[in-house]
Amino acid sequence: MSHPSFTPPPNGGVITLENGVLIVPDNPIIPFIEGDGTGPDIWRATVRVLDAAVACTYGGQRKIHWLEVYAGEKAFKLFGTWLPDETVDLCREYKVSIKGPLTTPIGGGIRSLNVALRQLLDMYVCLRPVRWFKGVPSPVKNPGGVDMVIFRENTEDIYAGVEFAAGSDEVKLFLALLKEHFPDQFSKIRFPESSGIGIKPVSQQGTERLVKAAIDYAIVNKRKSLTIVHKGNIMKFTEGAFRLWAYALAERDYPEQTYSWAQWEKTKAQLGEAAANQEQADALASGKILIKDAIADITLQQVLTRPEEFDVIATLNLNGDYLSDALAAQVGGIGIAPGGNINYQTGIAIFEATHGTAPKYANLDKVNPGSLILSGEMMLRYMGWQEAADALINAMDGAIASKQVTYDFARLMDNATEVTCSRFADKIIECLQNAHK
Ligand SMILES: NC(=O)C1=CN([C@@H]2O[C@H](COP(=O)(O)OP(=O)(O)OC[C@H]3O[C@@H](n4cnc5c(N)ncnc54)[C@H](OP(=O)(O)O)[C@@H]3O)[C@@H](O)[C@H]2O)C=CC1
Ligand SMILES: O=C(O)CCC(=O)C(=O)O
Ligand SMILES: [Mg+2]
Repeated sequence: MSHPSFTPPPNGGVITLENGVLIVPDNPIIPFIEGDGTGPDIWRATVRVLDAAVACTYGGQRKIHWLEVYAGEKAFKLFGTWLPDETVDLCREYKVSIKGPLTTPIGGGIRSLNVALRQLLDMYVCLRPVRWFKGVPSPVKNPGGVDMVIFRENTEDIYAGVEFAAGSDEVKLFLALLKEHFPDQFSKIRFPESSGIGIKPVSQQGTERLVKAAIDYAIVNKRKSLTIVHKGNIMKFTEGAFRLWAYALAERDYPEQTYSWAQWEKTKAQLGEAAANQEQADALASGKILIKDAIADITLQQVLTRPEEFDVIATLNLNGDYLSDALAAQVGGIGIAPGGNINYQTGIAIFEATHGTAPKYANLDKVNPGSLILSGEMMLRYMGWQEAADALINAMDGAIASKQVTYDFARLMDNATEVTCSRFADKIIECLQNAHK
């Protein structure tokens, strides 16, 4: 099999990071991965919308120079490898990229390429904002109450991939070591002979960099609270430690900007509940961000029943995965749920939809391209191209208001006309062009 060979677009420039600030030329080269399943459908729609947003906003002054890089089925067909090293290298070199979804087989076969990219490029934040667009159908009474931003830890937890298959030599060795060195813990395994084993690493460093990013975001965007979501009552030294490290970080590094439930508890213990309540009220009145926590299971109920109480959320990898799909449903579904994987220290970021490849709809020009388009919007904002990002959001509002929408919205919206994926993109582009006439 041949190896991928890449010729960078001739007139493109390179995004760099200088003193922690992303420097974006007017002609940045941006790698893209089409993705599997419906990936090519939504990518074709997305690239047209992003180009139109940039062209309408900046005239000819700014232009993205796209560079296709390969992963997933397309890479395997062309080069006999699912994730060529070159793809990872180019995403690292050009710093900002965008991708369609990639297939992961269940229960065997290759490990997730999506997770591999996050780990190889150490993109420790999976940033998933969840907000409602006016007119989008929703199963809840007040979808406008949902305006949350999830910071999902992206490199640790059970996603680290430390797993041993039941019956394998590896699991036998692992269990023998466990039995020898940790007999108490070994005795808690109900059926050792037929168990598969997964290991869940969660570190202080990993927690702190994630929570720092979430607090910084809350400060810059003037958000009111940060909820640490965890299952620390059961997994004490991983999820419970995540909670403790998160509170400690806020208290140690952000005493002027935050007030936490941990501080409230301390004051209550020393001075009583009334004093603690007064302290919290004063802190919030002065504009401090409230740092609080919630256990993961009740969170899934409360984001439904009292969404206004949730703002920025910091959580571990698996909780964040569940929570982001559940929250997407509240604001119209996974067809409109964007995301970005980001390392704020190196500047490296890959933007991608929250959903997967939806294989049953592949090549039908049917699914909603909204999630990938809005991931592109996040990318433009990350690059500092706010004007184009704002124009895109307005155009998305306009396209939804036209009620010419893809099947997922049309099946729930009154008096809507179902249009194809590409036609929905056309509608957004029309709105962009009309706004700039
Ligand atoms: N980051 C990534 O690349 C991700 C990859 N995956 C991978 O994707 C594959 C399929 O996973 P699966 O669990 O089926 O989840 P998917 O998210 O791919 O699809 C589940 C359902 O969500 C709805 N949906 C998904 N995308 C859209 C869209 N663009 N517009 C409208 N509706 C949409 C469809 O619902 P309906 O049937 O109601 O129409 C679809 O059947 C797996 O291999 C999985 O590992 C999964 C998640 C993320
Ligand atoms: O990589 C996968 O197949 C699943 C990833 C996923 O569900 C997510 O990123 O939300
Ligand atoms: Mg997921």
